[in-house]
Amino acid sequence: METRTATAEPAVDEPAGVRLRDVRKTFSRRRRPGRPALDGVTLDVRPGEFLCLLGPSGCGKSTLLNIVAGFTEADSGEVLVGGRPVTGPGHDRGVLFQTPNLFPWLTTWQNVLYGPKARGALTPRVREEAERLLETVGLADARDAYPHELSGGMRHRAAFARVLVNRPGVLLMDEPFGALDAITRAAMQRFLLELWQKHRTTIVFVTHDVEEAALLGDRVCVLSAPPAGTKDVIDIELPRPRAYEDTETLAFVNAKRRIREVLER
Ligand SMILES: Nc1ncnc2c1ncn2[C@@H]1O[C@H](COP(=O)(O)OP(=O)(O)OP(=O)(O)O)[C@@H](O)[C@H]1O
Repeated sequence: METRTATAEPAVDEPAGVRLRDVRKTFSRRRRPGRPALDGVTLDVRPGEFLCLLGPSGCGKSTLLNIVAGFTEADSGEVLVGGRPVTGPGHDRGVLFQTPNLFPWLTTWQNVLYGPKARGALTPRVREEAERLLETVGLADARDAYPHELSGGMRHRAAFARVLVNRPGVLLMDEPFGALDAITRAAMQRFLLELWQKHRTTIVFVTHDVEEAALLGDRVCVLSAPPAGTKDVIDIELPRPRAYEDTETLAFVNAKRRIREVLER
């Protein structure tokens, strides 16, 4: 079972807000402009907020996340993180994908320290922080293990530590638990909520699962069918802490219904 409790001190700098104004993107196909992927997305993510991005398959959720991450450039519109325009990737934004992108030739400890080392920022303070983070994610005993020696959930937790060591103001997560079995997935959702309750970083979380969005999000931004625009942003007023067991309650079922209504309209 992959459950761990977050115990360490905050590991992120001030949470950053994300401001998107009329963001547009069309990918070209064989040098010809294709169909727009994003058709004017406007959204504000508040500092410290847990925002879920939900929409039909292919509507442009990953494209939007990649634009905020700085991996993809928008054609037009405004993209600000912490008030600064995004001009490329940066360690102020931690990105977690469905497959944890650990280097297979490095141990857990080396993977966690890779970012600070690569940019010449490997100070004693960072090492201490990395130690604390390994405790937080429950991998202190797996410090010298290689990724192939870790379970799926452990790899995800190592990827968390690897990203959090950079003290990102925003965590960008693209269906991170989509490939996990149901039990590990529920454990990772619980782990993520505990981590977020403690560290209060801003999280933008892409999912196509209504239940996951209602369980995790302060708000759920529903994107329209391709090309994506912002269809609606729904407040999820369920009390926290939330747990998977709450998903059967009437309040939770109503929250899911509200999301579904927006998705289907
Ligand atoms: N690098 C790329 N080159 C060309 N087209 C792309 C590229 N990336 C995405 N697209 C297109 O942009 C559209 C949106 O894709 P995107 O992956 O952002 O959607 P999504 O909502 O994340 O989908 P899913 O839920 O299925 O993962 C799709 O039509 C896709 O084919």
